[in-house]
Amino acid sequence: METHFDVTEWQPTKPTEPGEEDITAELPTLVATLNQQTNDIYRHPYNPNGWFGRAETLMRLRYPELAVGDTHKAVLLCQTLLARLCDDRRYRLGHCMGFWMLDEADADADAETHDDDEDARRDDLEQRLADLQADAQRLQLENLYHSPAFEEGIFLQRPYPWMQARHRRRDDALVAKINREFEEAEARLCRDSPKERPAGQNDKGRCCILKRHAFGESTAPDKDTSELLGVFAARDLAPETVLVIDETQAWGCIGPGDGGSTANLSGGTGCSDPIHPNLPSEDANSEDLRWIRERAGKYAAEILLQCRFLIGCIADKVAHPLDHTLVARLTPTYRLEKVGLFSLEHDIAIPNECLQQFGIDIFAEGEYDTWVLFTLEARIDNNSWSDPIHSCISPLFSLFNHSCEPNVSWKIMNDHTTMVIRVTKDVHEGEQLFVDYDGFMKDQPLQARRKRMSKWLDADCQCTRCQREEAEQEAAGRKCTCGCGGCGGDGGGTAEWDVAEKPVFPEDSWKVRRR
Ligand SMILES: C[S@@+](CC[C@H](N)C(=O)[O-])C[C@H]1O[C@@H](n2cnc3c(N)ncnc32)[C@H](O)[C@@H]1O
Repeated sequence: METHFDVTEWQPTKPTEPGEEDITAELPTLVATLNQQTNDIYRHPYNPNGWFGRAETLMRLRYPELAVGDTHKAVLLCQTLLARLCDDRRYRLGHCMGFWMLDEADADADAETHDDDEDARRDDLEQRLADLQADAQRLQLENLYHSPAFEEGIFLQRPYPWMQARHRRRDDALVAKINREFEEAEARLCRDSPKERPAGQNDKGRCCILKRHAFGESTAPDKDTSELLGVFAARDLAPETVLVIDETQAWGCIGPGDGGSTANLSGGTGCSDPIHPNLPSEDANSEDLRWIRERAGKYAAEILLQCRFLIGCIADKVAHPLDHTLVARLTPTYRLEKVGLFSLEHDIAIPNECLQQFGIDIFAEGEYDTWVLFTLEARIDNNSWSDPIHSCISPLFSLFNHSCEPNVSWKIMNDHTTMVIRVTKDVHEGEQLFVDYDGFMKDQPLQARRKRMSKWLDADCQCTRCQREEAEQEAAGRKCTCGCGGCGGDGGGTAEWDVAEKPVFPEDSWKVRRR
């Protein structure tokens, strides 16, 4: 799509189903068709046929979420074109539906001299558009499962093979920029919060530094550890030292909605704090996002968070949303087995309407294509923190790795968006600074912690505590036999009668909900 890609890089997002057709032989043709259709869309973005054609190819290539995204655009275009045609019969559609023409002659003609042929052509066009709309909606439903309130489909978060090389890695310039942000945040702390960082503390030099190879450099040729970043102590640090106060512009909240309503459309109660989803400082006319809160109900926090990222990219006029420094710094986790749900309304319709509200032409501006929205979402998913009513990305906090015996704590301030990050133990220069991603798990055994951490990690937690406990269990000969990898032979408690291999039902493989 964005770049031509090698078929060996193809990773479908549709979970494999029993009896699925093998499309390996067809792949080169499908990829070539996809590239051709994308070029056609760039040339004629308002032609719904183009979007529908590409949706069919994306479905064959097993990208259900992207097929739904393209059918959504085909339907929107059909609806707009049909509405205009029905509204005023003097309008004619130009080449590939790319422009409108007003038939002045028809405007002057009286009813008797009206051109019957022209009427027939119009009826034919209307019928073709209505048929196309119905076909697009049918294809959409083939990729979705119905829920009571909105339509959902299943998919696996994956890196898309056409993503440009610069969007797959964080280059040294970005790492240097984030290091400057740490320095600026520390300087701000000294200047604005003398209680947290008493005068003279900064004379000792900065506290944190972002580095590559956070868990060590691997010698394995197929393993690039340089992409694993982590925050390290730049000098000796005493307990209670505040490292940074991390402020953000990217957050979401489930209340209040239109008219200040805090009642939640989907059953819960919205947040009573008046700051969300619009801060009083925000221009209520141009940035009114309360409609998102009304539409998304209890899911609004995550959707608003994603929309704020998109709005930030538009406001900062970046060439591509994945270039934005707030987006580019976030690393996703593509867990092999984690099947999630995507929603037509929440992941496609609302973000696209938000883009339109902020002036993006969602048909012509390819850098905001559906795959970009899903790529952004994968990054946000892996880096946001949330409570039942808020969801937020703290730009510096998102660089800290997890440990089950952390040396740093984090606390959210009353505005729900600012985070205080503080050292909790004596730390020596050069040591990595770790936070705890889930404080509720600290008293749990290795197995339970690993299970929980799999939300963020695509392999076992590499922290010192997990490694120590694993080694202790192995030394005691209590090796895990249940397959969980971490129970030490007793945590899973697999009963003797329960050792037979269990059947895997489709519903079991779908049980991991994304939201
Ligand atoms: C919030 S980010 C932290 C910064 C990240 N290391 C980076 O390079 O941007 C979370 C990701 O860091 C990695 N990570 C964090 N803690 C880890 C741990 N204890 N063991 C292994 N990987 C960890 C995982 O890849 C995880 O998805």
